[in-house]
Amino acid sequence: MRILIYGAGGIGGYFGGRLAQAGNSVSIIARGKHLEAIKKNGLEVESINGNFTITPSLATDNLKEVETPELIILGVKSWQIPDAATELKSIINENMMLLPLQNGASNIENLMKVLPEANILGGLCHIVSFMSAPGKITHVGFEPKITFGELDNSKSTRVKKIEKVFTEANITNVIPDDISLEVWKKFLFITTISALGGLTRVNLGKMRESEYLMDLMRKTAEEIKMVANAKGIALNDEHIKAAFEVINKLDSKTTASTQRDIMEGKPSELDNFNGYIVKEGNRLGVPTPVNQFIYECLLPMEKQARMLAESI
Ligand SMILES: NC(=O)C1=CN([C@@H]2O[C@H](COP(=O)(O)OP(=O)(O)OC[C@H]3O[C@@H](n4cnc5c(N)ncnc54)[C@H](OP(=O)(O)O)[C@@H]3O)[C@@H](O)[C@H]2O)C=CC1
Ligand SMILES: CC(C)(CO)C(=O)C(=O)O
Repeated sequence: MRILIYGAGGIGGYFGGRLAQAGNSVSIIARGKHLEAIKKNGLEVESINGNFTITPSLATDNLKEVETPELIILGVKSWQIPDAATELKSIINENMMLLPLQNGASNIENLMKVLPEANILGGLCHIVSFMSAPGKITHVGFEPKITFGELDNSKSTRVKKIEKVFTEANITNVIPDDISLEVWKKFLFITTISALGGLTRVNLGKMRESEYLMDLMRKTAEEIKMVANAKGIALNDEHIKAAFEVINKLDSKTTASTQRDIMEGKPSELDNFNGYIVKEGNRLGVPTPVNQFIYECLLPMEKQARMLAESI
């Protein structure tokens, strides 16, 4: 399959690497030193499942150079989606499939503001990976898995085609009965731990030691469930319980990627996580005081990080 990886960091780089390794024609949109390194030495993937290096069909920062892809996998951060979508508008055609793998519950609606709904699939992924050096992606945790599907949950020919491509690339993948619910389940889990982790600046093990912080997390999750329900998403107490089973089991050294961005003073996904819950709560008349407290405490730092990033 002709695949474009738009944003080849932790997730885009890993899954793009696996898809290229399996013989797909993979083009990569990257930039800066990362792009230079990929052009020079290929994309190196260091993984607990085995290391490998691939040479992409093309690595570029210029979308116009890319041969029309059949599948575009979005590997950018959720707050980078509007810009990516605006750029992709110039190449989209009716046969292209666009698969967002970001954390966040607003990615699909943000894509739909710019691109035709017919091109867009729903998706998410499980993996712990990051760019460890220009041209190099390191995968340190979780069996990498992509969950994806049509927005109407139909088992269409095109999703079956992607399923075959992922399976042949040894990527564990699932087409669920309800993709929106799966996106919200992951969102519930990640939003419950990420920003509070950024605020407390300690790993999950340290947060778990505090009954007060565990209670805050439960309240965060409860508010997310209420907002989801007001939007017609059937998140329920069993999903919260399942999220906390994961939270309780994860290695004590765990920090979420958004938490690390906050702690490193980088622009983060705060707006798309707790910020989105606050915004949607206000719109739908659902109180979200705990998410708002966490969001408002981190917002000044987020604004500072964005100003700094823009000035570089
Ligand atoms: N990393 C992980 O373990 C997991 C992450 N996720 C989610 O996946 C999403 C992506 O995260 P992650 O992979 O960690 O993020 P990264 O920052 O590692 O990767 C994003 C990449 O996209 C690049 N990019 C963004 N815009 C452009 C552009 N216009 N042109 C070229 N390159 C661009 C970035 O470059 P630059 O650095 O120059 O901006 C960066 O290399 C997030 O929503 C995250 O929450 C989900 C599961 C696990
Ligand atoms: C917690 C984790 C690694 C799970 O996939 C994640 O999604 C993130 O750090 O953003």
